[in-house]
Amino acid sequence: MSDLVFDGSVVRGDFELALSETFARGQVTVVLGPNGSGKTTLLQSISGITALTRGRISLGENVFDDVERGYYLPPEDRPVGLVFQDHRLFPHLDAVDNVAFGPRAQGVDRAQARRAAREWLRRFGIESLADHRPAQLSGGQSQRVALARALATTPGVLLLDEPTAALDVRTRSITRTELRSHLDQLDAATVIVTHDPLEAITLADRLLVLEHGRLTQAGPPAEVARRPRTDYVATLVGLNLHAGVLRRVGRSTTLDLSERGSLVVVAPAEIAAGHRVLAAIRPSAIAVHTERPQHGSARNLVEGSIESIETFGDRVRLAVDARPDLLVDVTPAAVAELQLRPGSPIWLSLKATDIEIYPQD
Ligand SMILES: Nc1ncnc2c1ncn2[C@@H]1O[C@H](COP(=O)(O)OP(=O)(O)OP(=O)(O)O)[C@@H](O)[C@H]1O
Repeated sequence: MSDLVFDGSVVRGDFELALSETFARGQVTVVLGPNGSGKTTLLQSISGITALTRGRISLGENVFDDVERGYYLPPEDRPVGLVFQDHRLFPHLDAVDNVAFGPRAQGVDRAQARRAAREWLRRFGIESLADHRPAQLSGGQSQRVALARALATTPGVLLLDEPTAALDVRTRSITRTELRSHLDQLDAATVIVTHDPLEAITLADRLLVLEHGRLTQAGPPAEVARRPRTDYVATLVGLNLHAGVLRRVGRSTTLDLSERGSLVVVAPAEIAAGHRVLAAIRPSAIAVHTERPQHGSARNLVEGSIESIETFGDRVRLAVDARPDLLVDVTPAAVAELQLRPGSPIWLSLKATDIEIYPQD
């Protein structure tokens, strides 16, 4: 088995997906992005449902698509396992025959294909459902059959489109954990697309963020979550993100946000003054005061007013109109005690050490 290399573009009307990426064998790459960012287009071009407009896709020596050379391998000849969001099992076949379908199409005889299919069902803990038809399966069961069917052809590439989106919330988290352990044992290059950040973080070895058909961020999930590069990622992971220029005056370092104010920060020594940097701030690191605090060690004090108040689980998130604008997490008790309302004037304090500074490019 080899790495999957995608280097090309797909044009659909006004939209263009352009990407140059290697999807490593044995690794799970999750592609995360908002609606219409090109995630499905990517899966379709790898599987062969959609042809590239320019460039090349290959799995080691096996070329899937090469526009310049006029070469295009049809979907059925690509060693690709595909699991659709809605599973798309063959309704008239039972679970065993659904799983045996791929090996049969590859020329394996019926008895042997069915034996192998039963073994896959056993691995997924659903051997007892072998003679059930799709209509008799729950969402989680049908997801396992779909995965077994995709893996039964021992593909070099496994593609999963929103693998847990069709499941109810409880089944979803169990299925994710299970899915992760199956994927761990796989030697294929796995590509999963989702717009669910939790799914991305649970399943990914590597995360790619697509926005408007372009890659905007890539890296291990923890790194992407800690150091978002775009507003989309920052919002997903619930962080404040500000871009500005680093200034060093004497012993003090500030982040100049031009008309959006400035913040006192602590920046790594290797980032020189004048560099464009990003600042990520956890909403829970910001303290709220109804009057200007007289004491305290926080180097940043910002005056503003509450724009909106929303409840998130056991926290309350305030959107504060200030220089700069900030999202702040407080407890419901603090909202009551400080009598916080939309429109209330407010002071925010923030330690320089609670601002994560990293280069913009
Ligand atoms: N068959 C098509 N013909 C023309 N344009 C298309 C076609 N399919 C998709 N598009 C356009 O391509 C762009 C990318 O769509 P795509 O489905 O790849 O995005 P996505 O990231 O998967 O979105 P979602 O999260 O909503 O599924 C969209 O602007 C869409 O309108």
